[in-house]
Amino acid sequence: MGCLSLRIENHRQQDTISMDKSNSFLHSLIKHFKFGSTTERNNEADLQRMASQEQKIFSYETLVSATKNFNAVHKLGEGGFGPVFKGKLIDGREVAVKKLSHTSNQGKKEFMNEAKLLARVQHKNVVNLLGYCVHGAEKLLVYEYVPHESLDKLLFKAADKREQLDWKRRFGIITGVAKGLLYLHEDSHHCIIHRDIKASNVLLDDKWTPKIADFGMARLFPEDQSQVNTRVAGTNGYMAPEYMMHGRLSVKADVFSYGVLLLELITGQRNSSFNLDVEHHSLLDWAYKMYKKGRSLEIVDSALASTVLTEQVAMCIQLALLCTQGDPHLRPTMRRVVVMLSRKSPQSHMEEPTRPGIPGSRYRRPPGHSALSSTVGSGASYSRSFDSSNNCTTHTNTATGTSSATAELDIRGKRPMQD
Ligand SMILES: Nc1ncnc2c1ncn2[C@@H]1O[C@H](COP(=O)(O)OP(=O)(O)OP(=O)(O)O)[C@@H](O)[C@H]1O
Repeated sequence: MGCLSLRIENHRQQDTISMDKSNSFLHSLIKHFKFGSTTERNNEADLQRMASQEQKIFSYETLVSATKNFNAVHKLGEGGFGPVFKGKLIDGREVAVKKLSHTSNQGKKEFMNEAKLLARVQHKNVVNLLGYCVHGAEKLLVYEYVPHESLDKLLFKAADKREQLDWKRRFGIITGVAKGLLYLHEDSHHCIIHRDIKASNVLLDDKWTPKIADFGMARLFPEDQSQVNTRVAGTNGYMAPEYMMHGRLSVKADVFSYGVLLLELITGQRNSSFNLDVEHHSLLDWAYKMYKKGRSLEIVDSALASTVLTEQVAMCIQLALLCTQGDPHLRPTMRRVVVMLSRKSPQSHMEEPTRPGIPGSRYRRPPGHSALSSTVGSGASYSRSFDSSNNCTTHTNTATGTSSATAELDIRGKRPMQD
């Protein structure tokens, strides 16, 4: 391995370790991941680039002391990687420390993925990665602490908590996430597809500015392709149908998830556990039917009653329905979303949405309802059933008779990354 130009955080000696140690850190990190194949050697090259991009390395002792030995009192939550702890560095900075769980092989891959990707991005609406730590079997990522934590913690809680998110703040979140995604898709060095946009992956700072977080599933996208076939990874309830059923990944998969998030922000309802209306399978279905009846404003969260701007919210509902169209070609790009959100007269020149696609659901159907038929894209009809014996979802294209089984779900309805 060649010489690495690491900038160690020299004014904060206690928080970081010396240049020699960081070089040996990288050697041991690379050794740990046993890079051997071409892909792995590419990973090594990525790692060197990442190191030269001035990311910082924290000593384990620093993080132990910052989190009071990863005390349960400081636990912020637990995601696919393992637990996340709040910590305070001796210079006073507050951090969130993500600790990779020992048992997760999947997690190691995602850990490297998140570290490499975040090292390349910098945007007001993307969370700031401060550094990394590898200590024996322990692997940790260190982020800026984002004071209001994740959107789901406010949005899906009691009305008094939700009220903190008035319409102005929600609209700020809607536009901020759109700008963050536009940056990832079009304006950063590479096209990055996040693949796991959802309320728990949007953090809110002290000014309620949204920051897109959790890049464990994200994927760099080849510049010369608009779509690649890939194994499915993401969270059910947010995944675009063409991606979930056939692994067809494009930036439009993020647009779909963004549309689901938008409807969740407007209604205060979680799509994956939608049960407000027995007649409708999902939040999207309900929103579309109300829209078609000219009653779309009735889906707006009651906690927004006194703050909502009706023209703006009506435009956002139409936009959410466009983003969640079954056919990815009918969904707008994030650039177009940002343009539509910035218009003075909101609903001018907006396309008319057709029925939205059906995102994955993590819930098993009751007996007698084991298959759900839906129309996706240009007329192909699919049935989806949940196979409880192997925790696997099977998708059948009823036109061609082909079927595909996709990966196991974890308890949060999440599919791990497999390639
Ligand atoms: N930088 C941060 N600042 C403040 N809170 C954070 C930060 N990062 C994570 N958290 C909190 O920790 C929780 C767990 O985060 P993590 O990203 O690991 O998982 P998740 O998004 O909840 O789930 P999953 O991994 O399944 O997507 C989040 O819900 C959030 O509340």
